[in-house]
Amino acid sequence: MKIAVVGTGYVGLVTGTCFAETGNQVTCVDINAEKVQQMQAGKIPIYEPGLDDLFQRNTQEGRLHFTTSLKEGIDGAKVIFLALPTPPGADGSADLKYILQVANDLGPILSDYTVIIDKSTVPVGTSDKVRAAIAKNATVEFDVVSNPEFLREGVAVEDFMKPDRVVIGTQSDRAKDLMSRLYAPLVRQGNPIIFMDERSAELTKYAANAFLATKITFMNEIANLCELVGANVDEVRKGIGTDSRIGKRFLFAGIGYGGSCFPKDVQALAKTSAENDYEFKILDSVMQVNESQKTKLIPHLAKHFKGDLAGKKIAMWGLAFKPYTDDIREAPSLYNIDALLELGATVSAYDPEAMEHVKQLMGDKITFTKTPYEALEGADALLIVTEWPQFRTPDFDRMDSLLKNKVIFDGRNLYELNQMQELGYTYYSIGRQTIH
Ligand SMILES: NC(=O)c1ccc[n+]([C@@H]2O[C@H](COP(=O)([O-])OP(=O)(O)OC[C@H]3O[C@@H](n4cnc5c(N)ncnc54)[C@H](O)[C@@H]3O)[C@@H](O)[C@H]2O)c1
Ligand SMILES: O=c1ccn([C@@H]2O[C@H](COP(=O)(O)OP(=O)(O)O[C@H]3O[C@H](CO)[C@@H](O)[C@H](O)[C@H]3O)[C@@H](O)[C@H]2O)c(=O)[nH]1
Repeated sequence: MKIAVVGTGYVGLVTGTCFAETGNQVTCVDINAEKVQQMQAGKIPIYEPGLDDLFQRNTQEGRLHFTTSLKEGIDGAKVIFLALPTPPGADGSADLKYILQVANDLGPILSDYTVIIDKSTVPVGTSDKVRAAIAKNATVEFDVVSNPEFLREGVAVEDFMKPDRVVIGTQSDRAKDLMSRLYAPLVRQGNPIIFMDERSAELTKYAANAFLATKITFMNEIANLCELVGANVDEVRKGIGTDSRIGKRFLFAGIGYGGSCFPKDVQALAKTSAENDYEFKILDSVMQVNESQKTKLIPHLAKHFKGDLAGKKIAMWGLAFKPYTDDIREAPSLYNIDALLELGATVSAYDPEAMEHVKQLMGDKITFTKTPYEALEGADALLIVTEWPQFRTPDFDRMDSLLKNKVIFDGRNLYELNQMQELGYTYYSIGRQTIH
């Protein structure tokens, strides 16, 4: 099938590449000329494990193409995916300007029946707006389908190629048939395609993200309580996660959720609720708790250094909002850096993938090192923000020789308490007792 994908961020690039891998002819369209040139030259603009191999194979075998021209990109396409940004507007609602602009542009250039698919995360009612924008100038029949994307950064290829489910919102049999054929190779494991109406599909995406953000936030609050009552959140997690009604995943307490999706989607769902005169109280709490959770370790740091962080050098391990990505959107690291600099500390940071992005954002406000150990040289303490696997089993002897003080503030609970006790560290973590 001939497919167009408009927007080549995480979602667009993964969608385009994976559908090329399943044998389709895909053209990706982006207004960013530099990015398109880079992709035409065989360079992938994002770090995503496993994607580069697929990208290279499919470009070299002639199934994956790139252009800045919408008209050229959609030529002959039976389906057009819109994988465009929906950033928060000034009032917290999702800004639809990118989607509606492309919908307006599509109307006059559609030349045959086409299915236009909202792959972006969009508020309830967007498919109607997209339909109306296209219909203003369209001369052919078309359908607009809501097909939200559930991939996680870092495991995006696996999530896309073997989805738990595919949600498709449409009431058109013609569109259903095309979508079923397109997704057939990806749902062979027996995972379902779930058809529903457009509005339910749009809301399903927000409900999934808000539920997961709530699950994490609930555990963060349990962790905060654990610290006060002398319990251990990791034990509590195992204790409840083994109940299949609760499930083991997304129960890890830490220094808050970040990324390009949870923060903006929880906010947008709260906004949708408010616009419909419904006060979604849980969401307000989730946002509030997450806000303070992100810098939860800073007061411990300040207290440890007797209220005076001025001139203290803090080593930071991890900048990306989570491992296996270079994405720093809404990353807790950024909030911690701001808080530390505000208190007069200096920061030397290491991250295997995300340093370049933080450098672009912060310039020389902090220093970046080539290895995690270099960041520790002469540091007064280590703050762990992202759980990259290489931080899990470090060379503690080497760390001892580099750190000025044996103090670790661990926002991701990487180490066992008894291990830290034996090694003689002062060790602060999340939802567990502090080791002195
Ligand atoms: N990042 C994720 O993990 C993820 C997962 C599921 C859903 N989503 C949702 O998918 C959507 C896209 O997210 P993303 O992270 O891929 O976005 P992104 O910001 O990384 O990329 C968007 C791309 O669209 C391009 N673009 C903007 N206007 C354009 C236009 N008029 N024509 C062509 N291209 C244009 C930009 O240049 C950019 O390359 C959002 O709604 C997001 O909430 C994201
Ligand atoms: O037990 C957990 C699990 C995650 N997180 C944090 O939650 C955030 C989000 O993590 P994750 O969901 O793995 O990453 P994303 O790539 O942002 O993926 C989410 O957002 C995407 C965009 O909407 C959706 O497609 C995915 O299904 C949804 O998981 C990160 O800051 C994690 O550190 C925790 O603190 N504890």
